[in-house]
Amino acid sequence: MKNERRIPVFVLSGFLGSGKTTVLLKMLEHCKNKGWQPGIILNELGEANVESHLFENEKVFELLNGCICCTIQDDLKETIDELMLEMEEQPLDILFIEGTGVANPLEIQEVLLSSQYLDQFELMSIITVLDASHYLEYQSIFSSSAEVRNLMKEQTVCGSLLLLNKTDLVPSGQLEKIKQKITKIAGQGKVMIESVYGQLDPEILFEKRIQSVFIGNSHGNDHSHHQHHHHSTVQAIKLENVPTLKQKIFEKWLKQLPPNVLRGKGIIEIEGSKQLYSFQYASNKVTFSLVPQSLNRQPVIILIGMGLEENQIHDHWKQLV
Ligand SMILES: Nc1nc2c(ncn2[C@@H]2O[C@H](COP(=O)(O)OP(=O)(O)OP(=O)(O)O)[C@@H](O)[C@H]2O)c(=O)[nH]1
Repeated sequence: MKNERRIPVFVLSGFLGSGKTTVLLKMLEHCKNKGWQPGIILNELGEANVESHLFENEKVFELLNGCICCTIQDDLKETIDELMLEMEEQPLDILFIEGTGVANPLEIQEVLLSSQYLDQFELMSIITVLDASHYLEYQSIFSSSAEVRNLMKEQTVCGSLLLLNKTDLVPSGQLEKIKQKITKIAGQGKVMIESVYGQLDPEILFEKRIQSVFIGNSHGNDHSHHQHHHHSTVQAIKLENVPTLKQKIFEKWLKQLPPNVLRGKGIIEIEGSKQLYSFQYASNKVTFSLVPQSLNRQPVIILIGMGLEENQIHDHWKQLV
């Protein structure tokens, strides 16, 4: 990969909490083994990247508080331009772009395939990570909104590789039904691979699956050629001034949040420990991990969901603190 003129780009797409960052970390591990210098563009909802400690020593460019959607395409271009400038000093071998859980990967594809970047970057694959444990729920008209269903459809259809992740959380016998549903949405012939914590042969992840097609120059500000969905009801709420928390009580508190809170993450102090912890709340599961002592930051909690009512969240928050 090192001697190719264009920088190979892999886009990671997928709904909130499906496992994009987990897969990205696996891909970065592979880059390290191969001696490739990666660049990473991270798009986060919620004004704060609470996962920066996962990318220590990596070249990360952050796009905060967005969904790489039409409104943020200009920001993405700006970030790519900044990255290209830095590449003159420190060349990159490969670029990863992780969209937010509510990004439509087509928007990212459009930017990369525009004449501005086509001779610099080679879009290799859009890897769409799907949460097997929630796929049926998110596609059900009874338990999900049209917005979520449409967004997941877009992500599924646009993916050049579908990674059916979190299969460990799916009761045996249900997996076939989930795969059939996905195939119905994605169409026959799409490559779909099962995974648990993104563990699979890296060769599958790194395969080139997109033939670059020049999209043209004019669309920079012209969005008329395909429908855009503004994921307006998706919100991120940031809770600051977080006191030291009791782990069990916090965990219970997260699980009692209104059901439209689909994702939570952040950095907290846990009673009885002097170190900071990162927490992840996804698929109704909560996990904690110690963050490096070098991370010097204030505790913060980010909650993401559809149509969140700030008052309701703040009332719930008051019950905890
Ligand atoms: N049980 C289980 N948990 C997983 C698996 N893959 C990832 N996770 C966990 O799910 C949580 C969310 O994973 P992430 O990789 O952060 O998901 P993401 O898609 O980047 O999430 P967003 O930040 O919302 O976009 C973390 O706690 C992961 O450790 C899996 O295959 N099985």
